[in-house]
Amino acid sequence: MTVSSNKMETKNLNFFYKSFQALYSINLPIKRNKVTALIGPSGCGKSTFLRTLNRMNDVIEGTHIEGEVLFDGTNIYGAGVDPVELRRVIGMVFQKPNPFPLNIFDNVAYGPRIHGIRNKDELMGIVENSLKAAALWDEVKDRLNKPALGLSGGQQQRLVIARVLAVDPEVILMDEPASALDPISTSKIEDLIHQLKANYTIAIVTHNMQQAARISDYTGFFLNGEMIEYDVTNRIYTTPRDKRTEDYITGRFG
Ligand SMILES: Nc1ncnc2c1ncn2[C@@H]1O[C@H](COP(=O)(O)OP(=O)(O)OP(=O)(O)O)[C@@H](O)[C@H]1O
Repeated sequence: MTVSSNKMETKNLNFFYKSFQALYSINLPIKRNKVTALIGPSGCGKSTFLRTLNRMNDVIEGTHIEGEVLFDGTNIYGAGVDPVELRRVIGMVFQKPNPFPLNIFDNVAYGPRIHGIRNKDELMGIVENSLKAAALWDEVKDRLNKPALGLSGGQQQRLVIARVLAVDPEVILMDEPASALDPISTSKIEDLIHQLKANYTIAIVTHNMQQAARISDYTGFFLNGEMIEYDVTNRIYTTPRDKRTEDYITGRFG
């Protein structure tokens, strides 16, 4: 059996907040072990789209979708899919770092404990590996019992990424993960994203086009709820096919 290069894929995806349609017939692949960037002006539907990929919009009253979101070929909106388990496999990182008001260790151990892991050594192994994978271990290994909220913003964001990694996801969705951070922390997150794609599939919303160009393999350009163009990132930035993409990436609007 050949494994599809699409880890995820949306098919004719429409999305509604009550009667307001926020997404129009989106067909977008999320390639396995690649970084896919979603770009476009404010309000074009990037975050809404990202949240459809792990059913995060389900919790907003009055929303509904049409079409399909495939994960390894299975529709995540189909009968029998458990949204809680789905959000473990397809984890999410938000714009503002949101560690729990717990110590560093307990933040990372939180998910594994919920999934029933109680053995101290096993938890320690998971915490260490997750913090290493999130490029934070060296900075925090001597203060795992200190409050997570005492970390810098950039460290908090890497801690949140470690928390996501601790439950062994396959896809990581990131909604402007570096936009609240200083340039040095931003560059650490970008380096981290680059490392993570060896083991995970990543989709990222960003306002920062230089960032999208630096870190992504594929880019989808959104405008007014439609996906105007999708291609390998280099092509989007050098020879876009649609005039609207060109106008956006050359800074004519947005
Ligand atoms: N909870 C909500 N209820 C109703 N409408 C919403 C809700 N969230 C978003 N919208 C609307 O859906 C559209 C798309 O919003 P979305 O946040 O997905 O865009 P975006 O491209 O991520 O914008 P930004 O870059 O500013 O975050 C906008 O018109 C927005 O006002």
